[in-house]
Amino acid sequence: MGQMQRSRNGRTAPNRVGTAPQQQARAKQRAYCIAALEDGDDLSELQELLRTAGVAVVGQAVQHRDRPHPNTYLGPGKLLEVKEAALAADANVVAVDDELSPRQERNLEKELGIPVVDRTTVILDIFAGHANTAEGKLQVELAQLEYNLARMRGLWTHLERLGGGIGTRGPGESQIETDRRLARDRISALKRRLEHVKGTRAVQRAERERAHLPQVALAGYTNAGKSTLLNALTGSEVGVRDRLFHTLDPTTRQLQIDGRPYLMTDTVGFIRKLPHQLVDAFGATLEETTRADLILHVLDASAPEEEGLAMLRSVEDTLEEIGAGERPRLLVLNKIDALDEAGRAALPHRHPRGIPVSAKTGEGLEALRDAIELAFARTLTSVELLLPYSEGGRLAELHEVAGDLHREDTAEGVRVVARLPAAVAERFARFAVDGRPLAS
Ligand SMILES: Nc1nc2c(ncn2[C@@H]2O[C@H](COP(=O)(O)OP(=O)(O)OP(=O)(O)O)[C@@H](O)[C@H]2O)c(=O)[nH]1
Ligand SMILES: [Mg+2]
Repeated sequence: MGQMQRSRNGRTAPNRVGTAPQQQARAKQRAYCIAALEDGDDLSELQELLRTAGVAVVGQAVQHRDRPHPNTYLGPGKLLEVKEAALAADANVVAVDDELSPRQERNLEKELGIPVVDRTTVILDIFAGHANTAEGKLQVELAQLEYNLARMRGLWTHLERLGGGIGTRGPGESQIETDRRLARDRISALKRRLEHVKGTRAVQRAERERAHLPQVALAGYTNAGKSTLLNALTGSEVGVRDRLFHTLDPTTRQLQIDGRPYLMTDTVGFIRKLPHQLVDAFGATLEETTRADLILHVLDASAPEEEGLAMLRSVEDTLEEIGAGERPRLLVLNKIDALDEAGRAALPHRHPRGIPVSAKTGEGLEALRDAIELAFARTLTSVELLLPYSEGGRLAELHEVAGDLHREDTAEGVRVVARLPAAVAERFARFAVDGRPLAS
């Protein structure tokens, strides 16, 4: 995992250069965490983010206030306290639980005398470390560039390498202007490449849609257990880990319920205060969610009630933001194996329509399968078809999409009674016994 590093000109970038273990231990970042919080909130999530980013937490300070101080994030008295405590704890970076304005960041660094990273930088750094595919890397780089450009920061070394050299700087341009111009050029190039990826993805989706398999997407807070659930339902082995933002790239697997195939997609998790640059940059990826016929919202039901509600709300808000707010959805209450009896008893009151499961032990998965089936059953149409023997290919196709179907060989052809997704029924309409699909 790349550590966040500040280079001489004060910018932040993941360190991907291998270092000797001892060196790494010495270079390890020790963060002092600060937050302006509303009552009830705490710093545990920022600490978890830092842990995931490979940064040690050596202390923390919280100031309860309605909103962060516009100039220095925390008030002047608290800042003095933080400065001393961070020094005493031998911290070499201060981590802030919010996205800072450029002004807040500058002032904080000046007041505290040590580098400051904000929540957005930490999240972007984790994404940069976890991106595996070409698309994921493009998306993260775009988000990082846009974030830094908006803050008039300098650029990363690789950009300087790309654009560096004699003659790249126009007459009279200052370094920052050159940097910004390079960043804009790079952003345009990244956007073009992502447009291309989006096109490819649209073609793949069109192919899947032609197959008319119902599409189910998993959505939820990071670490809720989406990938574990995909594995449990589809028997696949998508990577699972107890760290935040483990999954970045969408993965689609086939799921069978009662012999009927569905496609299930696992994708990037959400988090409170998700940097909007990431939401924008991951547009193509998130389309898998916005286009799904059904969304399974996976919630970690073992989290404390307040925290669970906050996670639930932030996922709903993000779904809204990406344009999936109106999609049909089921609420899946995961990790019930980690609840005691009282916790389990409380679930139906907290989430009356939630479906309790454990992706780990398999408990509740049958009921979840039934709920998925039921959600789609409403969209199915009953048909009675007569397929001539010459249409063997069509029959095979029907078997693929229809799950259980009733067939009978007659003199004229195969008589089939089945329940089909409306779009499929439409395609088979000319074989309908009475010339049109039956009403269900
Ligand atoms: N106790 C318990 N732990 C679970 C369950 N499901 C998942 N976990 C654990 O929760 C952690 C996160 O699981 P993932 O499946 O990676 O979660 P995710 O939602 O895909 O996370 P991201 O990809 O980071 O968004 C792992 O340590 C899992 O083993 C469950 O039903 N019970
Ligand atoms: Mg995952």
